[in-house]
Amino acid sequence: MPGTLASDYPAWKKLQQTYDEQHSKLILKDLFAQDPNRFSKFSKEYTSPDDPSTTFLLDYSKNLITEPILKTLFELVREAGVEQTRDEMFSGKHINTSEDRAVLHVALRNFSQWSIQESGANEVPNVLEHIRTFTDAVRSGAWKGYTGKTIDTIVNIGIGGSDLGPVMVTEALKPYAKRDLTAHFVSNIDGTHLAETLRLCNAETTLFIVASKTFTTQETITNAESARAWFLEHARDKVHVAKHFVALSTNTKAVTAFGIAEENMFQFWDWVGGRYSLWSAIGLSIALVIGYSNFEQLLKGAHGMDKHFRVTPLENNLPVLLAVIGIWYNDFYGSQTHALLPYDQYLHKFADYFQQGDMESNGKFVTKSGQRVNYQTGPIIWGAAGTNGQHSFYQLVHQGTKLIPADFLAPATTHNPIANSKHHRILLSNFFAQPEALAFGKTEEEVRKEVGPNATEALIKSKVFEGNRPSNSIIFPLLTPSTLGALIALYEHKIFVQGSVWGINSFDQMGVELGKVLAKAILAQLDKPSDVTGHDSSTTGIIHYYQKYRKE
Ligand SMILES: O=P(O)(O)OC[C@H]1O[C@@H](O)[C@H](O)[C@@H](O)[C@@H]1O
Repeated sequence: MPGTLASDYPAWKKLQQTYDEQHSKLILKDLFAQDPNRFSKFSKEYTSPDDPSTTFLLDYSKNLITEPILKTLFELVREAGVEQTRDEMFSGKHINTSEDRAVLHVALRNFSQWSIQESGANEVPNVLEHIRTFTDAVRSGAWKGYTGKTIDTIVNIGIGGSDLGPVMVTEALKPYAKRDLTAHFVSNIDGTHLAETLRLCNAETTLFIVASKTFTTQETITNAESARAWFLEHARDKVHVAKHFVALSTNTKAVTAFGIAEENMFQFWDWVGGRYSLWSAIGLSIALVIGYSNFEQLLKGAHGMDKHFRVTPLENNLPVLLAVIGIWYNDFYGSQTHALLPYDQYLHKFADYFQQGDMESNGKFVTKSGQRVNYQTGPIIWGAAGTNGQHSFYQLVHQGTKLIPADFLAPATTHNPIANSKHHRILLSNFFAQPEALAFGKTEEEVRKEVGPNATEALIKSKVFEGNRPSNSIIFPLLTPSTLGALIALYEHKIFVQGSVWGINSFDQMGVELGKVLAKAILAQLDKPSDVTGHDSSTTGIIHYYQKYRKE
């Protein structure tokens, strides 16, 4: 309940006691040996309520859990009032209390016409229609550049939520892409990012999409201004900007002041959080790349998961399951991180995307009512596409001293069945093998048999895998727009449930502000050493070093 620390709930105390008494006995090898039905008990198939082809299996049996532990975790969710907060989110209540805003990314994909009482929620279809007509015009070639040529390159200029979602999804759904339309994404203020991108662009055939919810973000506005200056060096006349620059924003005033016509602005609303915005106008680059109907499929896939999350009892509710299992490791086992490991090259940006999604949402030490928590909140999210990770950091995951819960994700079928799907079978054999190796390891006895009598004790010890390292496996038939939508929404709602249990506001991001303010002050002091005032000796020292060596 709001105003309560999670550690005060009776279920939390019960979980702590359970952990203290049982964790040394929670051995996956034994748990599987004791219960031949463990897989069927602890796995669930999701099928979209709207579309039977959007389906996946979540296997959570390789976790350090038992039925009574799960039951207590669900009690915790109930005691924390998560179901009530969930319903409040869907109804449009201002659950982002620090900013007094609703949290309505679900309204961006509301194909069920749920009634949502919030200004702007009924305007979503108009914006989708705007996206549809514009993407159709660009993709068909009807939209012309200033010399009458069709657009063959788009450059999305945005950062954070105005970049990561479009990047991740356009990479993930490349098989659906219009291959003669090249998409670039410029985010970093480092001029290198823009300069290297512009080298690949022809001003006559490039469309710039300036994506910024606030339209005040320093990186995006600076990059957009430099892109416009580059464009005008070629086009010469400002009137041509209208054909080559569009904006995705909530800030009409700033967009028009930048010189982008209002009809080339795609609107969204303050109740769309940046890291939940790929479903909004921020998804324009996605729609341009994969086409509007595929973009709609993505939204529909997410909406199916919204329906599931909204009505399914906690015990069968997949976002809730992922959330409570995560809480068990994060708060009782003391795990600091959570790895996302997609065995699908197309998902190579998935972990990057949810780094912002999860860490900006749940990286908070103060509850909604202002108390300092006395437990861990959001985990560090990281990961890479398999099998690359196996040849770098998996060593630590298998034999290091840390417990690293991980989610493995893979498609049963590949979009690229080259060499008669030989590649895919090898990929999937690794996807199956890694969770098995993590869970069951290799005993000293097994190693001894393998190495023979002459091996040293040290060598034998170095080859032991303790096992008992937990993971979830998610497998789906094929990475389609709709399946991707469902998977993203699955993780969005997982983050929501965890944040609600911890009592924090998952929808503001106060923690990114201080650095921005300090950088602004420092920017004004960079010219002369005598201007550098008001800092500690370390900050002053490194700025002075920069001033000694800078050339420009
Ligand atoms: O879309 P905007 O307003 O330019 O913001 C971009 C990003 O700006 C960052 O400062 C925020 O932490 C992110 O949440 C946000 O996505």
